[in-house]
Amino acid sequence: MSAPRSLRSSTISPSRPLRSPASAPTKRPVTPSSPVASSTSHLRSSPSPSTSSGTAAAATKLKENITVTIRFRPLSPREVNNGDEIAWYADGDYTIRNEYNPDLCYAFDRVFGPPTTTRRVYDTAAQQVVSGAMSGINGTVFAYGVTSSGKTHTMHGEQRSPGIIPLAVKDVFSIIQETPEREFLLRVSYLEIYNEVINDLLDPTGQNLRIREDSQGTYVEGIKDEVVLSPAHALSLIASGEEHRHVGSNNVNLFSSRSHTMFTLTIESSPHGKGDDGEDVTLSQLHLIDLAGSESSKTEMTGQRRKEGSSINKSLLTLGTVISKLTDTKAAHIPYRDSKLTRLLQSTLSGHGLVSLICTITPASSTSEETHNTLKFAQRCKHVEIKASRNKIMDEKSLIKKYQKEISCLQEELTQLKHGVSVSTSNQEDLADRKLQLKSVQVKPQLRLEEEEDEAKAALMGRIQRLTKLILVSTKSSLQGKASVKPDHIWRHTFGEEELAYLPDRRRENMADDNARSTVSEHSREPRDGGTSGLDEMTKDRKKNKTRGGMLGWLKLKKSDGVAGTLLTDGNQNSTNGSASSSSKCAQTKSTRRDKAATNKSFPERTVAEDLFSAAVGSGDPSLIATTIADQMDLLHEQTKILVGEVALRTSSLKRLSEQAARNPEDFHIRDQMQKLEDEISEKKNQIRALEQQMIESFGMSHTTDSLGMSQVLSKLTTQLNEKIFEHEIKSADNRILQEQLEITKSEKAEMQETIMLLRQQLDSLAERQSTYTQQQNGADESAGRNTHNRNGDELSEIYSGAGTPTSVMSLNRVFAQEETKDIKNGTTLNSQALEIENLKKENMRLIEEKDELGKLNNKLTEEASYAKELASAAAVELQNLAEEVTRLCNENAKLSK
Ligand SMILES: Nc1ncnc2c1ncn2[C@@H]1O[C@H](COP(=O)(O)OP(=O)(O)OP(=O)(O)O)[C@@H](O)[C@H]1O
Repeated sequence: MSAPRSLRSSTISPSRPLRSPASAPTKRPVTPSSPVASSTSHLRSSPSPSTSSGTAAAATKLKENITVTIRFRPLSPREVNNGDEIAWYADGDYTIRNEYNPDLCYAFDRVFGPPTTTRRVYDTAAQQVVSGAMSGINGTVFAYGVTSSGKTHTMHGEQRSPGIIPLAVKDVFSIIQETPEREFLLRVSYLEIYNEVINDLLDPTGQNLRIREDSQGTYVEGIKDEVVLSPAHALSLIASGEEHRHVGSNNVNLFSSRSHTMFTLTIESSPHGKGDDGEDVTLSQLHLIDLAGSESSKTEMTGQRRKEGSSINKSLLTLGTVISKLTDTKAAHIPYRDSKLTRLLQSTLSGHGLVSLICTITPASSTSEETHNTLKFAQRCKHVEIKASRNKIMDEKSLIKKYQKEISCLQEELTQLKHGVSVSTSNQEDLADRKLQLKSVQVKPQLRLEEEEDEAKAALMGRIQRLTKLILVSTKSSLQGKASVKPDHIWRHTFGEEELAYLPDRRRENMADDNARSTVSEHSREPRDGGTSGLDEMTKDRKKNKTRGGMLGWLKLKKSDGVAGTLLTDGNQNSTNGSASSSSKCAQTKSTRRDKAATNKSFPERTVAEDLFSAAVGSGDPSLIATTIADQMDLLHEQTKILVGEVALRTSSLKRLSEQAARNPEDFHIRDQMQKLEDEISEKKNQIRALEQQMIESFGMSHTTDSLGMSQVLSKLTTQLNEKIFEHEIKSADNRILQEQLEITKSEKAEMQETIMLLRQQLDSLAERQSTYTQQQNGADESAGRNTHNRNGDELSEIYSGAGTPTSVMSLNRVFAQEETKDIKNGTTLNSQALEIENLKKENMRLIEEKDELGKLNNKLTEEASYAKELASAAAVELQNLAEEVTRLCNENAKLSK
């Protein structure tokens, strides 16, 4: 291969007589020394993803120019009717010449005459950019030209003649298939620039998005970047995006694009089967751009169309200016920011990656001037230099690495979980925390822990399965030696010829043979080491599964389990079977759940998902079944999305055909095509309805199992709640009793205090009385002494006056006796009062002691009451928590039900 060299386009002298382009197909044979061969050789020198030497070669930046090709379209019926003549024609494969001015002639990397197929245009102008992107070099292919010159025809194509975009998508998946030593992650985004506003075509809510800039270049903030799993999936996304693109009619094109569109495929790849140690992770972007056509004064426009046209022209003018400045070594400032288009293309135009410009033109004399302008633009572009280099990305920025790491962590956890050993990864920590929490609340029965472990295993497997599905790997990778195949890389999503066959034009016929060979080899291969671990079993299952042809085969297997229905491997086949008997299949699933043995029989070829399903059935754990059904719902949803995309694809083809039919009412072939498309659309709509029905039925199942799982959790929680309520009631009753005791003691205490008061009063009054009495007694003693003395004196004087008489002696004796009795009486009273005082004092002491004891009892009761109160409030908090948990679960249940 010759060394890369830039081809400078230039006006050249005509070397041959004028010819009508339609009748003058290109004659010069393509030789290695031809400009296009040497010009594109640099693309071929870009690294093949499969060779390490390629990597080294790619590390050196290659200085080249944009590849510029010109594509003629035939004169349109309108132009023919208008009497248009041929103004420009392809003079050989590399030259374009003006019919009226033979000196006016331009050379490009390639010029395609009107009869050239898009497939050929793709092979020459786009294929190298696509394979470059697959090896980590950014690439851009864009179509430029006046309105109705054939840009959309070239980029999107039609049912019978797919454009660059579908061909590139197909090629990308073919390259993955042919690169077994690497694994890939693909994402697509699709946007339009309409009236200088960026809209997300994959997400109708993404309107007026902003362009941002980081160290990697410019990007659109918030755009939907969807991971794609198959060509059909990617194409369905494009087709549904096309439905949102702004299209309108003008006098020259019934379906004129009113916006620029940019379809971006983000490709990440890493060595296959190397686990975490692979440094060789690449990320590149392939932009496929269909520009809106520049509109001249001849294009009739009014109102909205005029506004759109001026916006289109302005951005194309800015593109032209940017290109001019890029080729002008003296230019200090490049006005990328003057339009959204140039801003988005900044990194592309400033030379970071491969660029292929396809200029579409019409030979018609009525647009000769516009065509000339296009050629001048193309010539300027040819002078723009690019430096293609292979992007390598840091591990942490790579989504594929992130997924790979997560998958291997999850697999490790799963293995550890199976062996009952705890590992210190975040998820395992969560699990351990959960277990500890549960254990701390109460010691659970072994059964419950086992159930939780099963749940954790199923959750891990579900996550692994979902992540694995996203990483694409060739079916050929399984042909590698046993030793090189790690179990954790065997589950990667693979796809086969079925998906690649989606597109009508099948170039890579040898792929089918390769796939068939790989399938046969897999069948004949011995089990790896006869191990019986779960991973090994899954590996075997996976190997068997591959005979069904990758992801779509996997989806078909799901169909056989009656939950997932149709599959869209080939846009036209296979789909009816699934939709026809959805309900019976669903019934089959239900019976499957009842009978595990029957399940195993009805799944001779098992899948990871089906293992999950069976595991769930086997364990009888509704939450596991619910997880699996959620996966199945995902799949049904995915299939529906693909079908919707296919309907959109066919609807847009139908639109274009109807336009052609309007121009060529006699063309029965077009009518046949339209009829066929209409049939296909209605068939696919039926399939969508069937899938929706299946989803409803699966949802019913999911709902039942979800509800079952939730109701089990709810009943567990309700039991716990009841236990707590009971505990709380007991504590409340204790509390009440303690309160009553406290009240009784309080009233006793009050009574006692009253008694004490009373006794004190009595004591006081007694003491008073005693002192009064003592005073009285003293006074009485004195007066009594005096009276007695007086009376005694009187009596004595009386007695003595009658002295000597016996009566007087007797009276005297009586007085003495009386006095003696009085003294005795007084003494007795005093003694009894002292005794009473003594007793009262004793009683007082006793009461004081009793009061102290009651005080102590009172304190004790108060303490107990406050403890009971604390217990009651703790129980109330627990109750509240439980009530919240129950509410949360009820809400979740309601959400799941919805
Ligand atoms: N190479 C071709 N062979 C046959 N028909 C073609 C070719 N190129 C374009 N056409 C037809 O010409 C018409 C206009 O093409 P198309 O819509 O692709 O133009 P466009 O450049 O995208 O226009 P606009 O900028 O207005 O969107 C279509 O009917 C298309 O089928």
